[in-house]
Amino acid sequence: MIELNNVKKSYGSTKALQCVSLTLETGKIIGIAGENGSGKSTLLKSLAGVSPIDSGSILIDGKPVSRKDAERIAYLPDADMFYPYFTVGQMFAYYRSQFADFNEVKAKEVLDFLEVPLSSKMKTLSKGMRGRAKMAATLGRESRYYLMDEPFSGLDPMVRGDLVKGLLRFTDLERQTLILSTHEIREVETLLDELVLLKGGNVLAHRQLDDIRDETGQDTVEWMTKGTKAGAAG
Ligand SMILES: Nc1ncnc2c1ncn2[C@@H]1O[C@H](COP(=O)(O)OP(=O)(O)OP(=O)(O)O)[C@@H](O)[C@H]1O
Repeated sequence: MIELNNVKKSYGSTKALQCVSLTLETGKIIGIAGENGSGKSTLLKSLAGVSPIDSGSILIDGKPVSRKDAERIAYLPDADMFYPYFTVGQMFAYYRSQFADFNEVKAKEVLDFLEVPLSSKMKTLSKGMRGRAKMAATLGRESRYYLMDEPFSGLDPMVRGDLVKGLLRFTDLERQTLILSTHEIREVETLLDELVLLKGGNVLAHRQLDDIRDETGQDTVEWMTKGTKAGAAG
């Protein structure tokens, strides 16, 4: 379980997270949505322990998050963080050297499923193929938590569809939790159990997808759009 209590994080005078309190249960697929600049990436970086918070607390399975948590949380950043001249195989070797939980057999299985050759160089891959390779590396880790920042960004709907299938096939929700930020809510709403909607560094709403449909009679995108405009999603 992930628990955030009164989490604040600023960059200079910009308040990226104003006062965030959230409880995220394990075994769920959770979407983080919100307008540009609403704090999605900052929230994921804080959860992954790669960006320290200013105040408040983040507990993962009861333990405060720190930089060391890169070892227990599989974080897929928005930006490319690989040497461009690496092949996919070399990227996997790098993962193996960095993360004790990296299961290369599983990573290769995901790569095969997503139809990316192991010998291809990262810099020569298209954005979509690079996105698949990065996802294979992330899902290759046997972590309890996968945090993915905009894994579908800039990809065409066919590629998005393949990645969604990969996520479902290679995440074991008996023991793992998947948290992903996205602008492409329509493509992933069938995948999500819960949605956290951010605005201006605050949590505007945190709802089960089923409740949104049943209680409001709206689809998720409609609910989000109205909620963001009104400042409080109902
Ligand atoms: N390293 C940084 N230095 C200064 N300001 C930053 C930095 N990172 C983020 N910010 C600011 O913090 C706020 C939240 O940014 P963040 O990237 O978390 O939002 P986001 O919801 O992920 O946005 P997007 O959808 O555009 O990716 C924004 O105002 C952004 O400009």
